Amino acid sequence: MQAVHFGAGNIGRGFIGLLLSQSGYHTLFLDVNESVINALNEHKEYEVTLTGEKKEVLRVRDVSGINSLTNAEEAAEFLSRADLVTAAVGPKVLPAIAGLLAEGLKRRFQNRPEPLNVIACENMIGGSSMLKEHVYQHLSAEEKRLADELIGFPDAAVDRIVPDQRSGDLLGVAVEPYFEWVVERPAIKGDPPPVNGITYVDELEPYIERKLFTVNTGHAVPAYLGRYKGYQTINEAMDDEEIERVLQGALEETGEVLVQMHRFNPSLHKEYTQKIIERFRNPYVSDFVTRVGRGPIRKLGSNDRLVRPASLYMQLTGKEPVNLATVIAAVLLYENDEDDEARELQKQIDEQGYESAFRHISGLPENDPLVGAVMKQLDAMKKQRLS
Ligand SMILES: NC(=O)C1=CN([C@@H]2O[C@H](COP(=O)(O)OP(=O)(O)OC[C@H]3O[C@@H](n4cnc5c(N)ncnc54)[C@H](O)[C@@H]3O)[C@@H](O)[C@H]2O)C=CC1
Ligand SMILES: O=P(O)(O)OC[C@H]1O[C@](O)(CO)[C@@H](O)[C@@H]1O
Repeated sequence: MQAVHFGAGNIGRGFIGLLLSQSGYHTLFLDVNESVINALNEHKEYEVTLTGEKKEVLRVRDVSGINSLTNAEEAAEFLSRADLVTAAVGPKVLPAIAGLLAEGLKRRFQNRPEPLNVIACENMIGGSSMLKEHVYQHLSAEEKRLADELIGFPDAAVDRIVPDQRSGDLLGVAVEPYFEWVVERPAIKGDPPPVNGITYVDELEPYIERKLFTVNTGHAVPAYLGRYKGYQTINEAMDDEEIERVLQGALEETGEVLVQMHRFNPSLHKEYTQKIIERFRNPYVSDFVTRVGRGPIRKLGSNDRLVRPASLYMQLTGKEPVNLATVIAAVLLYENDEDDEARELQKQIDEQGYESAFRHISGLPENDPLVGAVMKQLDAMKKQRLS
């Protein structure tokens, strides 16, 4: 079986590539990082280390790579013959891979008109659906008809913390042992891809919302408040009692939303939350606060990990989400010259002020009560900074 995976980064190599290899796929990675592609082709294998008190080293064999920027022709050929296509490139990069994927599908319709599934494994709601929209922009009416018939774009939720890699090994990845990969079954074309470790479900929404609004909302707390308080790493931030309090509070707020919306058992949800907080404390996967906080504009989006649960909390409970509002305020104070979105965020704040920039980025209307709740926390934090 041949899988083609876009993005030979942390999740690509440390999670998706590992599971594909363990399920008997040859995995071809498509990436724009020439050094990583060369290393994949030279070694044809790499190591994934499951970190913890006891380390376990797993070998991922039978891999290769193509630079999709400089060798698009060959990449399209492989895509046209693949048994499964996956991606983990980041939400903002999905539009950039759509043209090449569309070219692969066009060739497939000519040469091998069989079902194929394309799974985007990103921290977002509706990643594969968004990729599909971009791919369809490159297809004719007849090609869209064929794609509707043959190509599935099932949405997915992926959970495994794979931090910045500091070993110096270009291919080896250290990851936490825990993982969850949930894929929506109804959108699959043909048989579900036989990947050990995928859980197929009929309805994805509860899983992706639970993951995004617990793991990602939660991780955002030590990232943004950690940066605000001058910490470098998630572990340092997790040792701060005030940050710990906001984290617990923020996950109680998202927990109320999730339990009401998806009827999760409240005590089981509490257990799930506490396990996640323990994962953030894992010293072996502690990351830089700037990596977990990367892309603050995307993270202030209306459907993302902070604004959506905070808005739902206000709608469903009528209460102010004090803790989520505090984290959103910390995002508005987030500065990092090495992050394009952080620079753009501060530019918009300089030009328009905090309130207007926040409304503009989040898409919230002028009189939305969440805007007021965030501004209240922001004022308090600015005063605290001055004192
Ligand atoms: N790191 C983590 O713990 C987790 C990350 N995710 C999600 O997985 C996705 C990837 O994240 P990471 O692996 O951490 O990022 P990463 O930055 O390590 O990997 C992204 C890879 O995509 C490649 N890339 C960029 N543009 C490309 C293009 N046009 N064509 C092909 N490849 C391209 C980059 O060169 C890089 O190798 C993101 O959506 C992230 O939210 C999800 C769960 C956990
Ligand atoms: O990839 P995003 O959306 O920027 O989120 C960042 C973080 O999300 C996590 O997957 C979980 O919090 C981290 O491991 C990762 O660095």
